[in-house]
Amino acid sequence: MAGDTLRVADLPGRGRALLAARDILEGEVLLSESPILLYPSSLASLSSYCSACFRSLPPPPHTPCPSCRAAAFCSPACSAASHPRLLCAALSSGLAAAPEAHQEPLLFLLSAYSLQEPSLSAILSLSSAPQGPSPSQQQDAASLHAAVASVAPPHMLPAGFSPDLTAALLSKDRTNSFSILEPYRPDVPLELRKARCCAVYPRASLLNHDCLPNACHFDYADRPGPGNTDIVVRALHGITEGKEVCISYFAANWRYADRQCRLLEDYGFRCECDRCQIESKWKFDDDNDAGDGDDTMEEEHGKEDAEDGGDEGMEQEEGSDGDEDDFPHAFFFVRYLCDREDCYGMLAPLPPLPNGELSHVFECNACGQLKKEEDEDEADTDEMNDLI
Ligand SMILES: C[S@@+](CC[C@H](N)C(=O)[O-])C[C@H]1O[C@@H](n2cnc3c(N)ncnc32)[C@H](O)[C@@H]1O
Repeated sequence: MAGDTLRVADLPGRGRALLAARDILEGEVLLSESPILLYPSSLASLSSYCSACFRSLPPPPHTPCPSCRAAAFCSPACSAASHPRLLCAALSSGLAAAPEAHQEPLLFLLSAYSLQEPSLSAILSLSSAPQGPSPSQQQDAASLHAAVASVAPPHMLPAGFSPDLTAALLSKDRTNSFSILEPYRPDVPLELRKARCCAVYPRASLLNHDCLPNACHFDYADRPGPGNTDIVVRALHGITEGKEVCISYFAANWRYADRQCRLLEDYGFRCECDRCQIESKWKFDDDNDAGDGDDTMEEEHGKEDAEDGGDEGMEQEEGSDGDEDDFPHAFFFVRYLCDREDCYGMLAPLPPLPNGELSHVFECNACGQLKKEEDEDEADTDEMNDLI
């Protein structure tokens, strides 16, 4: 799978995982694939993004969907490609009147139930959170199933349509969907950036999480040409054959408690990565903890620990014993976290040249800035301390 770069393995306590099938160079493209499912993230996004390709719509007048007239397309080709048929039918028959809390999951369900085989089975083959749905999620699933039945014409519903199938689909959405964000704007901090659409990818959905990931994903939604909603996963640094390839499921600057909470609630696991093992011993300043996951970290160690990070710290992250007094991830943040205010994207090197020469230019997966490696080498201790 994934060309010659990745292979699937079952890892104890982690389910399926993608491992490096050979030594991988920093910046290498590990995975590039199209979604099996793409759906609008909100009803509001329908007026800003093409319902087929999800590029930003040009200024009006737009080409409305001739059936529902609620969705719009950016070109005759997208109009011909159209959008999910059950979603289209539901938009004509009262989806907008559904309770607000139901609208987003309904957009997912109506799009998923519009899929043909084998795409529907591919979604169902993805993992769900191991602990199963909570009682409130079960209740939500039952009322969402009734809502689908009320807004979708019965003759268009697939043969297997049932409360159990609806619950199963919802559980796949929670743990496997990627958000494709609205275009970057310097005045909108990352936590306020909304998704234009959500996507489920067959192989990228096998990537497990690590709070110090060795890969990150890009999308280029407004890029012209085909494949604008493809996901591209690139290595942050060299990865030796057999190592697991992991991404971070959210911005890497989240603090320990918020990461643990999100991973447990939404993904059903307690993260025991190297970084979490170290940070579980840190003390945090609770007065500044807004609890919304977007604070930068505060750590009880001082500047000295940050200075000790550097390359050595990175080596520790990759396998040596480590020491609870060390701050092995200082170097990671300086090198791989975008330094634009409020961005918090990941900086990955551009792919190596065909002759294997490594790039010294890093690209941010959130704001898109390109940054020369030399700039980062100038990062001084003050900059490190801003991060901790
Ligand atoms: C997007 S899927 C990743 C692929 C999944 N392991 C599988 O078997 O299909 C997310 C799920 O993988 C598992 N997972 C991801 N990262 C993990 C980690 N660091 N430790 C334990 N489980 C993890 C959790 O069950 C999570 O809900």
